[in-house]
Amino acid sequence: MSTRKASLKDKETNNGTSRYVLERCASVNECFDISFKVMLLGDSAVGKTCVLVRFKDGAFLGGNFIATVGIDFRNKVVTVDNVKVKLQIWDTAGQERFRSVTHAYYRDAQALLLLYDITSKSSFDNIRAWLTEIHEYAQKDVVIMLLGNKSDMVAERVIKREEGEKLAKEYGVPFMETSAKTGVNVELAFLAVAKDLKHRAAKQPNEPKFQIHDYIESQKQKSGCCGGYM
Ligand SMILES: Nc1nc2c(ncn2[C@@H]2O[C@H](COP(=O)(O)OP(=O)(O)OP(=O)(O)O)[C@@H](O)[C@H]2O)c(=O)[nH]1
Repeated sequence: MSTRKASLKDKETNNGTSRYVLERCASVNECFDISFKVMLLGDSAVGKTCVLVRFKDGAFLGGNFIATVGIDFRNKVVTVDNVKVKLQIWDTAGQERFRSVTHAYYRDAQALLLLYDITSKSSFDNIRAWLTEIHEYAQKDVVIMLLGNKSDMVAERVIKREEGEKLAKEYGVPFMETSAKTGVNVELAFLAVAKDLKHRAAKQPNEPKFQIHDYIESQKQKSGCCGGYM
């Protein structure tokens, strides 16, 4: 069991002045200033667990597919603009029979990463049904991101990148193709969500809204043509 402690920490704010924030520690290695719940959703076998393991541990879970039973979570602390953001990431079971279990968790989530598999047409076709569920069960202002996973499986691809982009545009959500195997865009997806949530939480009334689409595009461009953010 983790012990929690709280300490006052001097932090530099954006305008250079100093303020005290309450830094909390879930464990010795896991201190944070602010915490958010993120859920991974999508059909069974699209790669939700693998994307989470890639982000958390930097590894790929190859080999035999073991479906998630019910729901599980892992924490990761990332630093956004000098603020330590803890993401509590819930990995849900994609199988239909666990749907009623996962519905109960929707309302607590501040962000949802919705995945399909670029080699599975049915997983892409089901995205609309997932979005209907999200609108039914999740908070109204939840951050949603669409991810087309397994982008490394070039020969088996059945869903074009443009199809993913079009669907995301229709629903007004950001989109990326990811690969849990190579790691492409996995960190960017979680960091973009963390930045958006942190900006919402710390936003001053006269401050402009964080533009998650622009941030993703700028990060993609940073790596140029061949660096992986595509
Ligand atoms: N090539 C490739 N294989 C992947 C990738 N992501 C996941 N896989 C494979 O796809 C299978 C399913 O991955 P999981 O992460 O267990 O899928 P899931 O969405 O969590 O499935 P449920 O727990 O049933 O909801 C596994 O055999 C993985 O090794 C990827 O990016 N590229």
